[in-house]
Amino acid sequence: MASATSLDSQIPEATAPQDATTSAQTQFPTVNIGTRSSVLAQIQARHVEQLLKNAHPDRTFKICPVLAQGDKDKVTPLQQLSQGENAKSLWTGELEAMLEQGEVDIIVHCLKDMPTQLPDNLALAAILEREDPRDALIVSPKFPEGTMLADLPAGSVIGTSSVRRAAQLRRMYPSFEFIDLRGNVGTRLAKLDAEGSPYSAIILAAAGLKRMGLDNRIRQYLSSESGGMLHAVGQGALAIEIRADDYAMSDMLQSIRCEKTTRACCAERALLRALEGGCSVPIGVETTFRSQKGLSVGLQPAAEYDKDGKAVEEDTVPLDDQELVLKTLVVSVDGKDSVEYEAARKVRSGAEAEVLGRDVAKILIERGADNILQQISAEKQWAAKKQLEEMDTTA
Ligand SMILES: NCc1[nH]cc(CCC(=O)O)c1CC(=O)O
Repeated sequence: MASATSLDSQIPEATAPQDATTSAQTQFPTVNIGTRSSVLAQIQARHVEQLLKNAHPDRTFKICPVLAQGDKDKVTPLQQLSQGENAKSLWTGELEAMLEQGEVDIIVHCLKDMPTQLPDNLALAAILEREDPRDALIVSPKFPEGTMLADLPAGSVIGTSSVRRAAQLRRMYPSFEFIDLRGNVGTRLAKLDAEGSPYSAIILAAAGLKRMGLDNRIRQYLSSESGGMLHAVGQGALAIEIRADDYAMSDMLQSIRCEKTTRACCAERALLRALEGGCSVPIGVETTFRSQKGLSVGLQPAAEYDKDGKAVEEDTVPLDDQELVLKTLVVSVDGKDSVEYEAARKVRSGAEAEVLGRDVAKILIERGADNILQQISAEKQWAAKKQLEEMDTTA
C-alpha cells in the first residue's frame, strides 16, 4: 500500500460541483463510509474510498469519522474496558448503530478489531489485500541505533496493552517488564520518546506504521523467525462491514476484495472463534501460502517487502494450487505454558479455510490450549470483580 503522503496526494480536493456530463453521479445516492476518527483509521478509510472510486467512477463517496468508545476512554486498561457488556463492542459499537440506522453504508475496520461474531443484521462483506501482518519493535531513542529485542538489558520495560504481545515476549524474554500503553499510534510513539519515559521499547503493528508512513521507526520485524512472535488474528487486513441485506453494497465491494487475504483470514478467524478468544487473548498466528515446489509465496512475514509494503516475490502459482499454512501459538499470560501447532492444506475458498482453522483449534484444545484460555478468563473475571469491589469501597 502507498504511504500516507502519497495516498493524500491521490485524493482530489473537496468534490467540485458536478456538471451535466457527470450527472450519472446523481443517479445513485452517495455511499457514506463510516470510520473511527483516529489518524490511522482515516488514512485507511481514504484508502478504501480511493479503491472504490477507481472501481466505481460513477459513484460518489463520503467519509464519516466517529469517535469510538475505546478512543474516548484512554485511562481504563483495554482488558477491563472490554469486560462484560462492553465485550468486543469497544471499537465498533457506535459505528454499527449508525450502520443499522442507515447513517453510514459501510464501515472500514481493521479486521483485527472485529469480533468473530457480528450482529445478525450486519455482515462482513469484504476483506481487502493484507498489509504486512507482523508486529514491529520500536526502540527508545536512548538506546544506540541497531539495538534489537535481544540486546535490551534485563529488566527493560516494554510498552504494550496487548496480552498476546506481552505473553509471547515473556515466553522468550522472561526478564522484561511490561507496562500498559494506550492511545493511538502517534500517542504511543510520543510516550516512548518522551523525556523520562519508562519504556525501553514498544510493540506496534507494522501495518499501522506503514500506512502512516512511520515505518522508518521500525527497528525489528517480529515473527516466528525473529523474536518468536506470532501476530494477531486478522492483523494487517482491512475489512468492510455492511447491513446484511444491502446486496447492492455487497456487489460493489466484490471489486475491491482480496481472495488470498480472505482465505488466510477466514482460517485465522475460524480458529479464534473456535477457541472463543477475543482480540486480547494470547493467540498468535502466522499464515502463509506454499506452492508444491516448496517455495513460500506471499503474505509470509519472512518475505522482503518493497518500499510500498508489497511482498516482493511474485505469485506465479495459482492460489488453488498452493497450500495454506497456518502456524498457531497459545501462551499463558506469564509466558510459562504454551501450545503450538502448524497445519497446511490446500483450500479453494474462505469456507474451506475456515475448516482448516477449526481443525487446528481442535488440535490445540486437545493439546491443552483450553486450560490456558480458561485460566486467562478466570483471571480476567477476578480482576473485574476486584475492580468493582474497589469502586464500592471508595464510593
Ligand atoms: N488494536 C489496535 C489496532 N488495530 C489494528 C492496528 C494496526 C493495523 C492492523 O492490524 O491492521 C492496531 C494498532 C496496533 O496494534 O499497533
